[in-house]
Amino acid sequence: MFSDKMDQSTELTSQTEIDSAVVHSVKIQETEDLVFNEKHQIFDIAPRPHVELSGHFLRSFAYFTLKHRSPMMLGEMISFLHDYEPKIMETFGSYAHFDLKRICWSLQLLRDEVQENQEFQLFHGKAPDVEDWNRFISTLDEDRNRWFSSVWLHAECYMYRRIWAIFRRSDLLSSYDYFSQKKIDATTSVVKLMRDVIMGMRGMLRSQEKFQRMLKLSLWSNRCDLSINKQAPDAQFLKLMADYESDLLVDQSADVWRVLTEAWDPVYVDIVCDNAGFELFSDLLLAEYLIETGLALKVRFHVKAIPWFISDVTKQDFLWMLRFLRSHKTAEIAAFGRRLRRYMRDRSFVLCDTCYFWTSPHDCSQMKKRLPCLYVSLSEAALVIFKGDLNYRKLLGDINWDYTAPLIECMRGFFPTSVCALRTIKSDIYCGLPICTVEWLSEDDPQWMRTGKKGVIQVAVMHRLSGDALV
Ligand SMILES: O=P(O)(O)OC[C@H]1O[C@](O)(CO)[C@@H](O)[C@@H]1O
Repeated sequence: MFSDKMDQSTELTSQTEIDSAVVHSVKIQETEDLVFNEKHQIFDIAPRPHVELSGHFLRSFAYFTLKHRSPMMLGEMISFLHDYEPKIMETFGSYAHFDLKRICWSLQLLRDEVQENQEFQLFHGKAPDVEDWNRFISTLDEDRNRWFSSVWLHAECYMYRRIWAIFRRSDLLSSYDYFSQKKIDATTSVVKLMRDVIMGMRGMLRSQEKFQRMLKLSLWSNRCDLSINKQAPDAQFLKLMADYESDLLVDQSADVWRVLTEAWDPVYVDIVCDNAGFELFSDLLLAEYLIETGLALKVRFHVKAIPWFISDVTKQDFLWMLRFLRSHKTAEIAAFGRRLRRYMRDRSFVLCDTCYFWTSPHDCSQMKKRLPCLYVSLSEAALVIFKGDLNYRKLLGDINWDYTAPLIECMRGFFPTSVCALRTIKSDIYCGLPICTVEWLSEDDPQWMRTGKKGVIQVAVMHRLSGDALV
């Protein structure tokens, strides 16, 4: 009895001790954060109107990303490489062990750089984009060349470019796509859903309603990426699409239909791809529909030149997906894959040449100056579809626009042709929304813009006077 009481009181004491230790360490962390914020001029405010997003603003997703998400992603990468080492050594030989050791160490240093808000460093080596990146970094003002003080888009792109640089320095793993296994797993886990979607969408005739349905499939597939929403799409995705309608904040899909049906021949549609896996699958399905119904003569796909934001499609992923589909044991998937091969062979589908603009720090308003040939090439299309959140930020230049400002205005001169954005919202940057939308959504859930639940289909229409490309 006596010892029971003693046990209880010891337990209580130790629990109280634990509690106070926790409170103490939280306080230390808070103090450290305050000192850090003061030193690096991080203000406890939301992003100011009309300025670029950045880690300067404590009440922003940019700050949250740089403070928590980016270091966590780098940490997860290190653990993944540790766990996956035996498999990597199987493929690249046992010496890969030493490369991996150095890589993990460099990733750890990169993580420290972010957490300490160090200055951006120049790149070395002979990669085709080194000069452009270095010119960009060297011309940044002193108050814009660190992780938390730079434009958020620059800092995030810089991080993925640095990761690539770390691997490129390796002897054995210089061409290894460190995200590929995640992308493959994400694809193979949705095979059943892919079959259901093929069956549900197959043979859809040319009509405005069916086209809008296809466009929405492509939109909602953007909910799944591997950096924010790691969950696989719902098995009932097709059925649930009717419910998703209430999450669609802007629906200009009827205008997109008009752009295509009123376009001059030959009609090209360009898709600036976002994520591999279910999203790429849905984009291929949309592209097939465009070709089969004669809405387009050609669909051209733009992909990333290097592993990017974990799940973005690279050339390797695109070709892997085509092989995966056509060699699948499920008859419907294999048949879809064979149709895609036919489109690739007769050039109805074109995988565009590797282009480093999409993985550069530049936003789209600078394309005409930086890469005029890409701008001219886009202008040959009747429509270019930008998929996803990151591409949307690239269109808007990461500027905190009034959320009702028209898309065309926010693109600041980038207007090679009609531009359509299919974006599920995963960050605090918007345009073209109906009045009161943001206030009304934030009242219910202040974090709504980080979830990818809400979506927009927006289009800036170019009225061409003739079939000639206007540049
Ligand atoms: O795949 P998407 O739609 O571009 O979105 C993912 C990305 O969105 C962002 O959260 C915000 O743009 C990135 O940080 C993130 O990795």
